[in-house]
Amino acid sequence: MTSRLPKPATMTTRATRSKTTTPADPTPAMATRTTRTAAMKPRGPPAPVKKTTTRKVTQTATKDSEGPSNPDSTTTKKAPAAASKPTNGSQPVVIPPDHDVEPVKAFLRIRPQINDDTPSDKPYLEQLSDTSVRMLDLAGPATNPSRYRLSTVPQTSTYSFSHVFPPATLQSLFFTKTTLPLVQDLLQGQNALLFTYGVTNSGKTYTVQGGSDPSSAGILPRTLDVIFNSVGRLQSDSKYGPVRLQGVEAADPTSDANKIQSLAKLRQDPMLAQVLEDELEGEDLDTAVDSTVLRVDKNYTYSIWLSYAEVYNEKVYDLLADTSPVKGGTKAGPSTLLLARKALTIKPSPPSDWEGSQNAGKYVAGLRQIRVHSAAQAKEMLKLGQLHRKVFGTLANSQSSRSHALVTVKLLRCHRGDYHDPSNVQTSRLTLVDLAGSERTKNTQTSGDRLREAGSINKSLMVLGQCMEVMRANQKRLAQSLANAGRVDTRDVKKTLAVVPFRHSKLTEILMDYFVGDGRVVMIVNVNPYDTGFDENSHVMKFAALAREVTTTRKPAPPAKKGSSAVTSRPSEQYRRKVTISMGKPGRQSEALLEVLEEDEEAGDPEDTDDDLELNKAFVSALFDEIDDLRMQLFEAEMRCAITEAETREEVMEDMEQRMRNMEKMYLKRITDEVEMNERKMDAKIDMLHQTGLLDSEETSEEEEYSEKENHAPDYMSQDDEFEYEETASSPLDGKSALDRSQHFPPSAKRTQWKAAKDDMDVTMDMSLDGPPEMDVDEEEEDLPPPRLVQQRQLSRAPSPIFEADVEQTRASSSQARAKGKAKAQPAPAKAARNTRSSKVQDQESEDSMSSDSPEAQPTRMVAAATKKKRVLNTKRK
Ligand SMILES: Nc1ncnc2c1ncn2[C@@H]1O[C@H](COP(=O)(O)OP(=O)(O)OP(=O)(O)O)[C@@H](O)[C@H]1O
Repeated sequence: MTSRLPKPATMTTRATRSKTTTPADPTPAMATRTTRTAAMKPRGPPAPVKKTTTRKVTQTATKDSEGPSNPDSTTTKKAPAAASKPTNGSQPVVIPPDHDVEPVKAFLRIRPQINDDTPSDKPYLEQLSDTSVRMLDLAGPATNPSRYRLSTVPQTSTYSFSHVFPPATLQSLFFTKTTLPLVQDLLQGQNALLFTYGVTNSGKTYTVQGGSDPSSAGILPRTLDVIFNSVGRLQSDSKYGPVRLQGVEAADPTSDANKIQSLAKLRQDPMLAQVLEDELEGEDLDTAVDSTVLRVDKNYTYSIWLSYAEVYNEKVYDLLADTSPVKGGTKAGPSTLLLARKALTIKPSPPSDWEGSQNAGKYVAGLRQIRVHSAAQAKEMLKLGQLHRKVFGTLANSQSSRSHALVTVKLLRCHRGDYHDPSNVQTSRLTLVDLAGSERTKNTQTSGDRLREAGSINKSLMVLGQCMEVMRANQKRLAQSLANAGRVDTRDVKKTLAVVPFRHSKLTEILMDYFVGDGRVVMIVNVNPYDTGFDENSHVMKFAALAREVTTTRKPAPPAKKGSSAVTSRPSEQYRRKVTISMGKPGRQSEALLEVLEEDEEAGDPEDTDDDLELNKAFVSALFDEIDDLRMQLFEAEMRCAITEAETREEVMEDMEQRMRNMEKMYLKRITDEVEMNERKMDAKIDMLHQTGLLDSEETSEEEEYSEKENHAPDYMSQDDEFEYEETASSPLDGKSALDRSQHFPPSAKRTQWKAAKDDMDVTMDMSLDGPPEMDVDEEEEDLPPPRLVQQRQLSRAPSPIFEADVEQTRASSSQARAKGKAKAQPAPAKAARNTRSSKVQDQESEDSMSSDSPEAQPTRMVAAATKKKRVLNTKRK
């Protein structure tokens, strides 16, 4: 009965009723009833959910994400009041729609201490509030100090969750708080995922499937109850069924998928009955354990489909597939059981299925999706699947689930007005996952097959964690770019986001569409505080904190497109794997030889052939487009490089040319300076010779004689003389008048003195080039020309003091030469001998003459010094 109250659209009224309970579940199970105004009643197809531009702030590990406005928190606070108002009858419940973008919800469930537990004095988990717990390692540093030196796990940590359920929490309450909103989503055409996470023996399977008692039924049977309670008579006899992830095709009620193997059939098999007897004992599948009814849109008709898959050792199996026991006649002997099952492949959903939706997911090809008409039938299917799970994967370790079990409930709803149009059929899914225990290999002390199991489990859980981590980082970056809108282009940021490694494990591949924004995600963390695995539980807590920082998007499932119903079978590559496992309870164990048929990834399921081909074509053409695009980018990059190189070369060339021009200018100036200076030097020499009076007539005749001799290049002339000769012949005086030439060349008798004087002048000029001589220059004069120019100017104006000394000295020498000139010229050998006197002797003489203090010796001393210096310079030059 639904009562309509005149209340604001945003308000809901909540009423509860009690239900008969069993002793094992002392607190009454609840059926919640909520009425809403007519304005809130959904009519016709649901309007597409608006995308909000606001993003929720991501959560930190120790910060509670639920504010007072959070509907979940509100529900939590009102729970006791609701339980105190029992009502009769099952009434529709409307759960207020939540935000379309929200973080993954993480609920913590603390397992109670039970008899099987290894006794531990105190639990290491303490509940602080409805949303937070503290973990304290009781065996702290005092017991094992080295552990805390090496471990990254702190001794005490506080963790927060969307809600914390204490050990005494009833299954019914737990279901209402965690799963019921997801069932509501399913009925309204949205997708949802719930998974349990925790170490072995922490209560995951108990949470999902429940205990043996009906009142302790888990969230899975309760979900089925609520769905069928809510749909009621609105179930359709539609001829359409689900295919792949969210496609729809014409379903044949007599198809293989619907010819299901029943428990009754299994029971008829004596060998299986022997093994499974205990498992089938005391089951009452017909009784509904949860009578909650949710509001559904009555303009639609509904059909419910069930699939049950298992991920074991990184292979996906259909737990609802027919198993074919082969009895007798096998080499295995009469006590063995030969069962066959086939590993399934995961394929990308074809575009035709997710057209209109942003995200393409993946589906398990060949996984049976079986139409169920009642909760009892659905539960029987699940029981069958659980038996298969035990037989094939986990009876080897009967205490622990070594595989991930995924139950998917699909709801197809079709509007009554357009009953026969498959494009109007909407598909929504709810997947409940019971993950395998997250314990570490070192703690399980497993080997062989068990070690492989543990490796596969850890790999898939690790990849799940990595996916969460990457998604969180990507979402943070996107949120930042949105905050900086205007400065940063969000499209550019999207291109740089990291790839989420969903493909690295089968589990994440199957679930990826939920994480990329196709529905709400709820995580249930199970913890056993009496367990010894403190470290493992710490990791579980951290994982939950990480998951809560990831956001997902809820949106309505798009109308399905009609899938291809053409079936063309195609042979697939298969190979067999035989496994021997022991089954049964301790004391009653039996061996079973299992044979598993596995299919190669390339071999497609017949039903997907056409779509796969279409997908492949699209994919290949997309790849070609990308190659073209990349080629174009490469060409552009090469062109840019070539242009840059040409520009750089041109710049370098211009720079070099400029430098060369500068150097040319510099050297030209230097040469001009040199020529000018040489001219001045010559002028100074001529002046000097004029002053010394060496340019008289008799000397002229001697000079002529000398020049004649020189022209004949005398044999006895020393190298030095030759040098001087050449130097004179190429002097700037070439082309001067004979008189000038005669002035320039002294008589042979005075040649030595003249040469000394010339050397001295050269030295003087060299000195003038080397540095400024001591001259009377006003240093305070402004804008002084360079010292060298000053010196040159002065040289050109007046003979320097050194020149004057030279003149004096030359004069003295010439007078001596004149005196000697009267005598005969010295014989050639004597002259040669004189010329070849050792430089040491000459130096000695020079020093001797220099040591004399007489004024007459002064010019001689200077000439000697100049000669010595010239000789040194010549030596250096050589
Ligand atoms: N909330 C609970 N109340 C009572 N008993 C519980 C509860 N949770 C778990 N148990 C019991 O604890 C035991 C271990 O639970 P369960 O098998 O669900 O653990 P698990 O985490 O699924 O282990 P595994 O990963 O190895 O399958 C079971 O006997 C179960 O009945």
